Amino acid sequence: MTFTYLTAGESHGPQLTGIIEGIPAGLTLDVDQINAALADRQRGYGRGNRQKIEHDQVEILGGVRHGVTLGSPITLVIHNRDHAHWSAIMDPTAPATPENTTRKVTRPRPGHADLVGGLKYRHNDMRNVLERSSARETAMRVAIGNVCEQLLAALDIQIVGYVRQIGPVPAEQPLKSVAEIKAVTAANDLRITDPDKVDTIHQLIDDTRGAGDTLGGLIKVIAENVPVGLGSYVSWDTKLDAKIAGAVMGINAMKGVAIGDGFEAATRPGSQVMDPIAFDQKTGYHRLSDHLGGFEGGMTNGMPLVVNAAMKPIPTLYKALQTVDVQTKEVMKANVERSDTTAIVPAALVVENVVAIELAKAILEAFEGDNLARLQDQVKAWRMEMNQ
Ligand SMILES: Cc1cc2nc3c(=O)[nH]c(=O)nc-3n(C[C@H](O)[C@H](O)[C@H](O)COP(=O)(O)O)c2cc1C
Ligand SMILES: C=C(O[C@@H]1CC(C(=O)O)=C[C@@H](OP(=O)(O)O)[C@H]1O)C(=O)O
Repeated sequence: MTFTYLTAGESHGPQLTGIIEGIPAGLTLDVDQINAALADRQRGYGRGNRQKIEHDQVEILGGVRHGVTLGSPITLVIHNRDHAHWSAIMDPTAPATPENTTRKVTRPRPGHADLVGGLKYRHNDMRNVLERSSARETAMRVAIGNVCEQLLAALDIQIVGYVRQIGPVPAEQPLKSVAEIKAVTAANDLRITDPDKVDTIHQLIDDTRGAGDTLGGLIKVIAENVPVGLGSYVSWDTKLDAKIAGAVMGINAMKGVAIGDGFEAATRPGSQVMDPIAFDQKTGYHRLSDHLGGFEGGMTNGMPLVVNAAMKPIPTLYKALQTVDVQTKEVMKANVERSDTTAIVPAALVVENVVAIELAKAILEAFEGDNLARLQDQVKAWRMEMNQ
């Protein structure tokens, strides 16, 4: 069974819906863990007031019985509490009237999907674009990603995402293990590994908000104990690093993805970039460093996967930039919707979850995945073979 997933739903519509196909039967799903991830996505300094309205909770409506997956498609729902304030404007079936189209958007925000989305789909009200282009949808990707993280955990694979830099301020301490990073980043509201930078960054975010401006930043995801040999070198579209890069770029506001030392590796000689190979009777092959972020030839090499992402600043500016009104073609200030000053903190979790989805997918492509116990046996046997 091929692993696939789909999400649907508008930001201020009634709900987000997700369907996942291909999760093995026999996985005990911890709903509290999904909800904890959803709560985690809502936290973070610099977010707007929408997060005070939402208390994201997942409802599982298919594919799971008595807490255990059935092997059939899994249906997930997250209700938008804010819909209560938008029920007429976002009514899926009531015909449009002057009363329920009052929040029409005609002044596209530079950097958001408004203008091109409106032109492409012939929407003269760009609310029809922003409702779906909104990163509200990433709540469902986190729910789906958490199901995948629970599958990965059943295969002893751990993953974490954190913030390396916010705007111009780096905030990274070199911590090695996923467990260590989780402990340090959970203890601050910026998901950073250098807690000494918290006050400086809070100030930066406050000042930026005060100036009507926004911030982006850098994110890193690390996955540990990933089996050797996921993905393949044989064709361009079988390379797992490429699939991960594509999935990360598919997250709202991402402008760059790099594996391991990434762009920086291009500046050093090969001797400082390639990871020397060693062998140990007990644990098999390993590398003496991890500059290449766990990938060679598009395949995992058993070292921790390291995926970096660059997020642009939030496009909606309270001090709005110039735009053109699509009705009058007059130069105006762009539309201002309620907005985050920075969303780098939730975005780190979104990137983590999207990488988890791609890893789960790669495993389910490599092994027969109808049943979890059988999958676990195959992965165990595979790991032994790769270590010989
Ligand atoms: C978690 C998260 C929250 C976001 N919040 C906002 C926001 O409040 N306002 C905004 O204009 N953009 C926000 N964005 C970014 C936009 O969704 C994104 O820039 C837009 O969809 C255009 O897509 P692109 O930046 O990938 O080109 C957010 C992105 C993420 C990942
Ligand atoms: C709703 C979420 O993020 C939203 C993403 C977003 C955008 O344009 O991407 C714009 C804002 O929407 P609103 O105007 O409703 O506040 C954010 O709050 C969320 O992350 O749950």
